[in-house]
Amino acid sequence: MRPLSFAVAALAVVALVVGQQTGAAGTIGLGVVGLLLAAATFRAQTIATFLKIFSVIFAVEYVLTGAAAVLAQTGFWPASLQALAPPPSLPITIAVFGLVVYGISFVPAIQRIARLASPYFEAPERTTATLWPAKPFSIGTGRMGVLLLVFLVVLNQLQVGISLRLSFFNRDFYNAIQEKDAASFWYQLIFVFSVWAGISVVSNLIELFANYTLLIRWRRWMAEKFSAAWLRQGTHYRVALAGTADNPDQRIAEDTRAFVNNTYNFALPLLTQVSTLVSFSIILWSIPVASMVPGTEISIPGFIFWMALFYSIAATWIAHMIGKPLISLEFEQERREANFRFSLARLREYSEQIALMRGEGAEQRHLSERFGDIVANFYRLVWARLKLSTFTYSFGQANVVVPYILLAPHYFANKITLGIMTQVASAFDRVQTAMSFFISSYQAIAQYVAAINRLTTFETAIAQARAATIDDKTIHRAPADGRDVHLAAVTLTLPNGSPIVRADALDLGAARRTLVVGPSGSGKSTLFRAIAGIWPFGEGRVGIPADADIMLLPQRPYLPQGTLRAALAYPAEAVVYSDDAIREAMDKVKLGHLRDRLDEIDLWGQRLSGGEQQRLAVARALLAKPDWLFLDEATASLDEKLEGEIYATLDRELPQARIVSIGHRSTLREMHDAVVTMEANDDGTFTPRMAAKA
Ligand SMILES: Nc1ncnc2c1ncn2[C@@H]1O[C@H](COP(=O)(O)OP(=O)(O)OP(=O)(O)O)[C@@H](O)[C@H]1O
Repeated sequence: MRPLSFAVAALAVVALVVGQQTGAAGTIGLGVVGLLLAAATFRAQTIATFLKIFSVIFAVEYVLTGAAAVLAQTGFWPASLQALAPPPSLPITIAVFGLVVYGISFVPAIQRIARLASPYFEAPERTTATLWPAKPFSIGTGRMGVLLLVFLVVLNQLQVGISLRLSFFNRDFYNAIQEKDAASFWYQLIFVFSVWAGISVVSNLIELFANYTLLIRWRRWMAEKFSAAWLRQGTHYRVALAGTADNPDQRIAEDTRAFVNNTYNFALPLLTQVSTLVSFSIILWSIPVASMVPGTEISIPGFIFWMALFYSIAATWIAHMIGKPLISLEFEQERREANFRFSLARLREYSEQIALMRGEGAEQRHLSERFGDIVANFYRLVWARLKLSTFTYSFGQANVVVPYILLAPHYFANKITLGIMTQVASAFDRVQTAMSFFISSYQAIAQYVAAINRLTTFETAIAQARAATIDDKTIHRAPADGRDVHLAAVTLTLPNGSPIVRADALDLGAARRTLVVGPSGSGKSTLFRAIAGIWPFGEGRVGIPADADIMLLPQRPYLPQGTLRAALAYPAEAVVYSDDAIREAMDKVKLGHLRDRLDEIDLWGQRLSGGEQQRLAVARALLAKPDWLFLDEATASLDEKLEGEIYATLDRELPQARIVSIGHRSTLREMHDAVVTMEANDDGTFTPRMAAKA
């Protein structure tokens, strides 16, 4: 950025000197805004990357077009390229854009967008890209994004130039019609219109392709980033426990898409619209229709321009006032839609239980309520949209005739030609379209703001969940001094802060097999969760032997979608274990009848019986051979005889492993060497105490 800001400053100084000597006000103006731009570019080193990209583009464009303008001013510009010499107004406009980018970097709403958007453009990971006809090449993900964005911005600006050129075609074409000049009519059509219209079509196609490429790459990166952060070290579980971000699935799938699409669909069209606004304003400004202040002799310069500007500003302001409530309504609508989807997904997941309990009626009522929520908000949304649309439709209709009404007196007084009248009408239309960009995209803006809010709160929820694990006032899981799992001064609380378990000092692992018993609800599972490092509420220290491989089997094991082989290997990849090893483990847990169905894809979580699922989880432990195995009522669905056999198998197959079980059956005591009992305290909490084996 620094060398660039020096280049901008150098050009600005040259422009000032040249302007001073030639007395050209435009060139002096070029120098003055250039100095401001140099300062802004210098300071822009600290702004978010996403905005910095625009800053650099405008600074570079200022230097290029500004240098050309100064050369033209000093007579060094080649005569053959005279038609292409930029007027000082072009670099001045570009410099204003640069200043605007720096200015908006202080607006909180823009800062939030830039903070969400920037990480992609900074991503260092390598990716492959193809630029036909060249071979695929490797490039940094962020760099690729920057290149695509820069390309698209420049292309968009060129397109504004093309539409400007076409507006002059418009003028000459209608003048040819008015003057019945057939030769000029055909010349304009064949040599001007066809060429520029062709270029416009091709550039639009290229833009479309580059645009889609950027959007899908960006979205993929964002979705991966969010899901990785959400999945890391049980964060998803803690976020759900804390209840700080509802429907994370929607945030990852839908909101990243809405954010990426909308950021692009606002940033670039906004740029296009502002460029259009400026360039067509110049046309409007130069229309030779003087208008007098009523009752005086004072004429208003740029009358048509001012009319277009005030008309559009007033309309934008009115639309904003009418459309404001849409933002919160859209946010609410998305939330309710996600809740409805979530209820449907749960219904599908618990289909069997619901069918067994004949819960369909209750489910139907629940779904109707959820949909009722959607409908209630929807009517409010429709009403708000109707109000806004009443205004935007009327405004759109009025726009067709307003410029003609303004110009008609001048046309009928023969002060302007038909060509000028149509050119002004189209320029007026462009200016007011640019100004009313916000009106036409108000609904999209509302959805955009809602997506930004949801992504920001999701990010915060993830950060809080992660911070909770390193906070002092939390349960620390650290390498233990010895080989045992050790709890020191641990208090486990519920999410609302009320304590449920107090463990001043507890050593697990003194015996090879330990059984944890206690009343239902005394916090046994919560104790296991704390040892596994996923329970964030409470404080104290849980020491875990360094490098210990810990596995925890819950009462209801999770079976992923896919093959039986994948379910057995989970969370390792299916290829990690040989067929023989997997089949051997299956035999040992008495799942031999499934040994030929390893590669069958099914909803195994619904297909297998509860006991089979629990044995499958034990087979996982046999394959993974952990150092510590925690079983949380992990064999409760088996009959006592089978449970005994499974424990005997674990004992035999994992002789090195420490086993800690939670269980209610008295028969389990025989299979363990020590017992920890959850003893009730006076304050309603429970304390796990090592008891002599009964
Ligand atoms: N996410 C949660 N939010 C609020 N309370 C919770 C949450 N998880 C557990 N609890 C409460 O914590 C207490 C201990 O639960 P826990 O599952 O640890 O008991 P347990 O001893 O394993 O019970 P059981 O023998 O019935 O399985 C219970 O009162 C339970 O309702």
